[in-house]
Amino acid sequence: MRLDPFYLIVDSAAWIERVVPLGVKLVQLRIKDMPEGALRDEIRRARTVCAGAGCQMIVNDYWRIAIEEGCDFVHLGQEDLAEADLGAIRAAGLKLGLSTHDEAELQTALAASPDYIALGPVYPTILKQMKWAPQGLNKLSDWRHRVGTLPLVAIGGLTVDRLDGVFSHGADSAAVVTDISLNPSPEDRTRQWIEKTAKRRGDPA
Ligand SMILES: Cc1ncc(COP(=O)(O)OP(=O)(O)O)c(N)n1
Ligand SMILES: Cc1nc(C(=O)O)sc1CCOP(=O)(O)O
Ligand SMILES: [Mg+2]
Repeated sequence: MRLDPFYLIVDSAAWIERVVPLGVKLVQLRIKDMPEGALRDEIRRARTVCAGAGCQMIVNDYWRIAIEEGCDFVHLGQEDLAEADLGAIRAAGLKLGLSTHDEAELQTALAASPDYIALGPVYPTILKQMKWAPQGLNKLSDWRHRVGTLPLVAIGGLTVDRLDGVFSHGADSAAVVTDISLNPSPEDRTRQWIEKTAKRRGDPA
């Protein structure tokens, strides 16, 4: 499986409607604290836009709802994974991405045979409090060797200017939230990410 090099993470269908039409090909819907009915509505709206735009949508956390709503890719952290029914996820044909932050988490993740592994936070992040210090680029190179041919996602504090570094240290895809969501022009910043990752995507010059 190949992941797009630009992996956008947003917290609503409205964001997906706003930026996916610009050419985003890989997006995670990461919604926290929403009643289930509203969450399902968000997933359906987002899925419609992504399907029309040829964009792979990944649902964060809510694997049961993702199965019930006919989605095809979920992302789980280690706490999510501990409570998830991997057999049900696989039986429903969903692909699975997993977070890792240290050696023990990497072993746990690899044992689950995921479709990609994410390492973070590569740089400091302002999105959420994390107990891990920034991992740095050398850790990314280390993960590159440890995960073999599995796609590797870098996350945490990524910006357009940091892309060359994460790709040269082995990431296949770079995940981002605030460099885009808090930018004065999220559309312009999204275009910059698309442009900066164009060669890796295989876009014509
Ligand atoms: C691509 C990617 N990597 C890591 C995460 C973090 O997942 P998790 O540790 O479960 O934390 P929350 O995002 O659920 O707060 C992610 N969502 N996506
Ligand atoms: C959601 C998330 N997970 C991380 C991890 O390390 O697992 S870092 C992170 C936040 C990413 O946001 P930003 O691009 O704004 O730093
Ligand atoms: Mg999670």
